[in-house]
Amino acid sequence: MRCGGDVDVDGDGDVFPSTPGKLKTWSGGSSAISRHHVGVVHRCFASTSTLFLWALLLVALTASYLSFAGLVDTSSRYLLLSASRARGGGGGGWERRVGESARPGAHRGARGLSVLVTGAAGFVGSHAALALRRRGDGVVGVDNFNAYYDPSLKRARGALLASHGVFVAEGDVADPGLLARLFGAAPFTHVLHLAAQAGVRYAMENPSSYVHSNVAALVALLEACRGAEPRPALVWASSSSVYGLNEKVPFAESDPTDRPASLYAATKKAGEAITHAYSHIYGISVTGLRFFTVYGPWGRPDMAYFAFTRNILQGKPITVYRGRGGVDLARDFTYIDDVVRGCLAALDTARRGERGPAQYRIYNLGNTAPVTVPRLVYLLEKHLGVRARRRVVDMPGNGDVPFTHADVARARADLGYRPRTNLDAGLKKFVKWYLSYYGYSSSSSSSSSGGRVVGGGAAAATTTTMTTTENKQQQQQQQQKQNRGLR
Ligand SMILES: O=C(O)[C@H]1O[C@H](OP(=O)(O)OP(=O)(O)OC[C@H]2O[C@@H](n3ccc(=O)[nH]c3=O)[C@H](O)[C@@H]2O)[C@H](O)[C@@H](O)[C@H]1O
Repeated sequence: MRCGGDVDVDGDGDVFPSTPGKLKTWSGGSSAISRHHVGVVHRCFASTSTLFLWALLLVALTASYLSFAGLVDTSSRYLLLSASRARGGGGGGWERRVGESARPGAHRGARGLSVLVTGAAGFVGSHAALALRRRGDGVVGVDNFNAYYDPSLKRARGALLASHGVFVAEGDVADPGLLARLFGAAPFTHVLHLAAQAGVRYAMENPSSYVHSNVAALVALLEACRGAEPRPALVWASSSSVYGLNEKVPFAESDPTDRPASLYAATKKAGEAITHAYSHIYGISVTGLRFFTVYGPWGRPDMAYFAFTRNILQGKPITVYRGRGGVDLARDFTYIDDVVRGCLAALDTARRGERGPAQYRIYNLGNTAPVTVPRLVYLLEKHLGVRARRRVVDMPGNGDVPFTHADVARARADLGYRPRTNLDAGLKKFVKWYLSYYGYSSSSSSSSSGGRVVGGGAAAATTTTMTTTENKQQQQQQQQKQNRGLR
C-alpha cells in the first residue's frame, strides 16, 4: 500500500522510508495487517490540516527542484559558451568583429566575395588577405601564430592586416568549435585555406605537426564547409612537392604524383585526395594550388633564400646542398605577387551552388624558369653587396628533391595566370624589405636553426641594430611605406 510514497512495512513506525526500494515482504498475521493498516491510515489521514501541510510541502519541493534544474542548465550553457569564447580569443564583440570584417565593400567594381583566409598571419596568407581587402572583398583571417618560425614576424603581419581592417581570429583550424563560431558569425562565400605545417626538412624533426596541420585541420575545415550555409568554395595550398621523384619536366598537373619524397609532400598529396573525396560526396567546389617555392618580402625565415640572407649579413657560412654527381639543385622560385594573383583568380573563377558534379581543380602556380641554388646565392650577394661564405655539401637524404619546374599552361588557360617577376627582380624587392625590417645586422632576426625562434625577433622599429643616423631615417621612411601595405 502506498500513501504518498513507499510504505514502511517493517513495523518500525516510519511511514515514508528514506530510500525507495526498501519495501520489505510482509510476513505477519491478519491482526498484524489490520494493526498496520489502521496505523498507516491513522497517521496519513489523521487530520485535514496535516494533509494540507504535506501538499504544501510537496508543491514547494517540486517548485524548488524545477527552478534549481533551470538554473543548472542555464549556468552550464553559460560556462560552455564562456569556455568556447575564451578559446576563440573572443568576448562580447568577437562575432560582431568577424561579421564586420567579412562584409564586402559596396563600391563599384567590388566582386562581393566574403573570404575566410586560414593562415592569415603566414607569408602567402597575409599577402592574399591584404590583396582581397584592397579590392573590396570581405576578409576574415584565422591563425594560430605558432612558433615554427619567429612568431613576432607573424604578429607584425597580423598588425598590418588589422591596420587595414582585416580581423584575424587567433586559434587552430583543427578546432571544430572555433570553425563553427566563425561560420556562424559570417556567411563566407569562399575559404582560402593557406594554414599548414610548411617546410620539407622539418618533417623529420616533428612529423606529427604535419599530420595535425595538413591532414586533421583540413578535414575539420571541410566538415565545417559542408555544414555551412551558404556553402563556400574552397581554394587551398597544395605544393610542388607532390611531384616528388617525378623526373619528367616541366611538371604538369596530369603527371603522376604517387612518389612523394617527404612526409610534407605526402600530407599535401593526402590533402588532394581528401579534398577530392569531400568534393565528390558533398558537392564542395575545390581548387588546389600547387605552389612552387614561393619567396618575397615578409617571407618565411625557414626558407633558404631568407636564411641565406640572414647568414650572409651576419658573416656566417651558408650551407649549399649539391645533388648527385655534383649537379646543382634547382627550384622554380615563384614571386609572392604572382602567387597571390593566382590565388585571387582561383577564387574568382570558383563555381558555387551549381547543379551537377562539383568543380574540382588542380593548378600549378610556378614561375616556369628554374634557377640553381648557387645562382640564387650569387643574386643575393649582388643585392646585399656582401660576399657569402659557402659550405657546399652533398644533399642529405632529408626529403629534398633535386629540382622543380612548373608547367602552367592549365593555370594560364583557366585563370589567366602569367608569372611576371623573375628571381633577380624578386630578390631585389625581398632584400629591400629585409633591410628595412631587420636592418643590416640583426642579431635577433632569427636563429641559425632555420629561423625557428620562440620569442625572438620583432619589427624593425624595435629590434634592428642600425649604425648611422642616415640608416635610421631611411628605415623610418621604409617603415612608413610598409604601414601603407605589404609591398
Ligand atoms: O614548393 C614547395 O612546395 C615547397 O617550397 C619550399 O621548399 P623548398 O623548395 O625545399 O625551399 P627551400 O627550403 O627554400 O630550399 C630551396 C633550395 O635550397 C636548398 N637548400 C636549402 C637549405 C639549405 O641550407 N641549403 C640549401 O642548399 C634546398 O635543397 C632547395 O634546393 C617550401 O619551404 C615548402 O614549404 C614548400 O612550399
